[in-house]
Amino acid sequence: MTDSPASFGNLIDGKGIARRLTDRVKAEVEVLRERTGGLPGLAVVLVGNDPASEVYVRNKALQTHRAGMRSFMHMLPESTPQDELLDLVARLNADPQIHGILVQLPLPRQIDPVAVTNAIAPSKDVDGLGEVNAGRLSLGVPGLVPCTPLGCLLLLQETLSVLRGLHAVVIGASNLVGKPMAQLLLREGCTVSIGHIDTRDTRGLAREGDILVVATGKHGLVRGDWIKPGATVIDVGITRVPTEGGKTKLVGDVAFDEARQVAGHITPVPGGVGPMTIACLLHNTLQAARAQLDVPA
Ligand SMILES: Nc1nc(=O)c2c([nH]1)NC[C@@H]1CN(c3ccc(C(=O)N[C@@H](CCC(=O)O)C(=O)O)cc3)C=[N+]21
Repeated sequence: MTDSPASFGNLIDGKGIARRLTDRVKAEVEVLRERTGGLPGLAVVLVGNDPASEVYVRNKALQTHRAGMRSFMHMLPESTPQDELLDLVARLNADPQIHGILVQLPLPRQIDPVAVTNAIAPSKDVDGLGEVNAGRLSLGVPGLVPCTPLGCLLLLQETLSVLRGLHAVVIGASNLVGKPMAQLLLREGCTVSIGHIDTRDTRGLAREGDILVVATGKHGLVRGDWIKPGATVIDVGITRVPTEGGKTKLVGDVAFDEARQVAGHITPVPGGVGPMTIACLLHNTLQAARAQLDVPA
């Protein structure tokens, strides 16, 4: 197997691939502005003050500006009632300056995330988590695709020349990552297996994957001997853990030092899937703006 220019050693350079995607989006935003006079606008809503979420939300605003789009931030207190959040979503749905709406998850316990994601107009659902876009993905018709799995697919396409026919194993069956990831890989012609909390032999299943996507939120779950030699490993997990020096660092769901000895290609954490998630959010916002401004791609 040869290294693509997108990798160094066997590391997949998510940061670099994300930067190139963001640059392409920026160029296309400029074309859209020349043709229509309009700029894509993204609204990000954060309820409560989880410090990690605040970092992501700030990163998203920064990258949105880098791509030449408008960014609208809404920070609501932890105690916000569901009705108030639904009112805000309704105003954002009706606002012609806003083409994409993202409500950061998880939400405080008094708010039903399903009610909120389904309240977002499907044309503005840049997270792709509402029933309409999830249904479109499962039927294989065009729609807005969740950012993290879309980013993972782009990393796989940069790394492997052919996905068709490969056995892809997805560990984790969440609505946010695992299920849409499996749909995308199926659409690409992979044979797809999904491991989840009740799977009997997750290690044995993982070892069958030519492609292994891990999205469980359990840091260090996947050890070196869970990986088929030469497999392409995409680590979606991102957990902040304390170091011996009394600081903290980010780690994935894959025991990286072991896994990189066995894998053909592997994403690092940080610098792998995370930056791609944000780049895909910008990509989705551009798609949504084009559709709403009636400009074909
Ligand atoms: N509705 C919704 N949609 C989401 O897409 C969503 C969400 N809620 N809730 C939280 C998770 C988490 N998430 C990340 C995005 C970027 C990085 C990212 O850029 N990570 C950098 C490092 C960032 C750092 O240093 O803290 C990296 O991996 O290199 C991480 C995590 C999106 N999420």
